[in-house]
Amino acid sequence: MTRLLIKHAQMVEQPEQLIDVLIEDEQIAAIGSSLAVSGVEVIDARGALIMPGLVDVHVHFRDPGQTDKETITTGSKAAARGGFTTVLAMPNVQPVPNTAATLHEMVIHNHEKGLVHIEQYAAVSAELTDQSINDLVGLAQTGAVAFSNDGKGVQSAATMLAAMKAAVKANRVISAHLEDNDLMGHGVVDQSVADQLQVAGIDPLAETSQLARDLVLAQATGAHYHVAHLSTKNGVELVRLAKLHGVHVTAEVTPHHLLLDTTAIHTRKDVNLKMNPPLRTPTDRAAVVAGLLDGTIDMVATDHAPHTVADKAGDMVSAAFGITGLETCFPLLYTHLVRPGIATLAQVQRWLNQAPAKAFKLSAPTTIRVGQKADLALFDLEHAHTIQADEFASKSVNTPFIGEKVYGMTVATIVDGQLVYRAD
Ligand SMILES: NC(=O)N[C@@H](CC(=O)O)C(=O)O
Ligand SMILES: [Zn+2]
Ligand SMILES: [Zn+2]
Repeated sequence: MTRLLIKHAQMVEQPEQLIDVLIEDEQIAAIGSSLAVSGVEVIDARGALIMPGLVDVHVHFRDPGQTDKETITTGSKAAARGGFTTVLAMPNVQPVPNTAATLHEMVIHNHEKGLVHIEQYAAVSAELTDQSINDLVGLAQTGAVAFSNDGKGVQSAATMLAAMKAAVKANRVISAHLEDNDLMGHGVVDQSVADQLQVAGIDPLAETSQLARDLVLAQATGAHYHVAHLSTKNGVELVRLAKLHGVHVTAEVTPHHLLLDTTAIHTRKDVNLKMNPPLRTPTDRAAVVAGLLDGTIDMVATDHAPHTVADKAGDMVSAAFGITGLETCFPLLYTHLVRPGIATLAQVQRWLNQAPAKAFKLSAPTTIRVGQKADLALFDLEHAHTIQADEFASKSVNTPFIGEKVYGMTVATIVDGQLVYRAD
């Protein structure tokens, strides 16, 4: 039997009391104020916060196809280092999981190589761009956790309508990357700063026009529609209205859209501020923060999008879209939302654990109780840490947060009772 004893941790619900947690095999065997167990590996948490392992419904692990950017091994190490014990991997890989056979191989590979639980999205339509949809019921039976064409918006209303009907039959969430190609054009930053930077802009209508379309389709079909990386004020208002009307919609926002806006972009060369959707205006940023706080936006997802140094080289026009996020997510939210008193730890636990687990019907534990599967993460809330390029477990370091001083770094991460990450 593997046994692990965590000493002196604080729980979100009872911060004033330090507790011990004994893990036997895959489960929490005991919780107490001073458990004495001999002959076990002990982790002295020294007052660190203990939480059910975090859940991220939006990561890109690039495996198979672009393993110079990330692999299942390095991506899941990054997840573990960020305190994430369950992640949902997007299907913009090569080959795209369009068929049961391709998906099956990925599911097996994720399970064999993953240090954390990796659930796999299958593509809505072939190659993420086709106008006819895949066999979603068959893909669900093969293990697709949900469906998305992330990286590409579904351009045709007819395709999205058919996809939602099929997602209802498959009993799975459909997650949308909202981007109208014609309105997006060759844009690389939000429309509002395009002229100043002398580059093409992305109209926020590229997001909201497709969102409005999809919300009426979701209402008509009863599908569970999930909004990936919501970034605009009008988008938040559309989701709020749809929820009022009983549409089955959930939404995620990324840490970068919560914490950064167009005022951060100073030059065409700020390539780690280039992502999809782009950083929006301060008004939009305030709206996504408010939307998260009032429950319109259900959860935070990182959209961890690793790219090689070469792919991120050049300027705002030539660099690839996307930034990494797994290893900086919890510290950024803790430092910028919890410490200043904007949000509570209980809310962060809801956004990074309970809400995603519930929306995607995952088996990830959402409380810390005896008899429960031991997927846990410990965070140091006391000590400041400066984020450095050479400390990442991910293969890629394309993040604008290098050099930032944060609190809340992961102390240890446990998956199925096994220690998968421990800070040195
Ligand atoms: N977010 C990004 O800018 N890039 C993502 C794709 C996506 O999430 O749309 C990627 O796969 O690199
Ligand atoms: Zn996307
Ligand atoms: Zn994405």
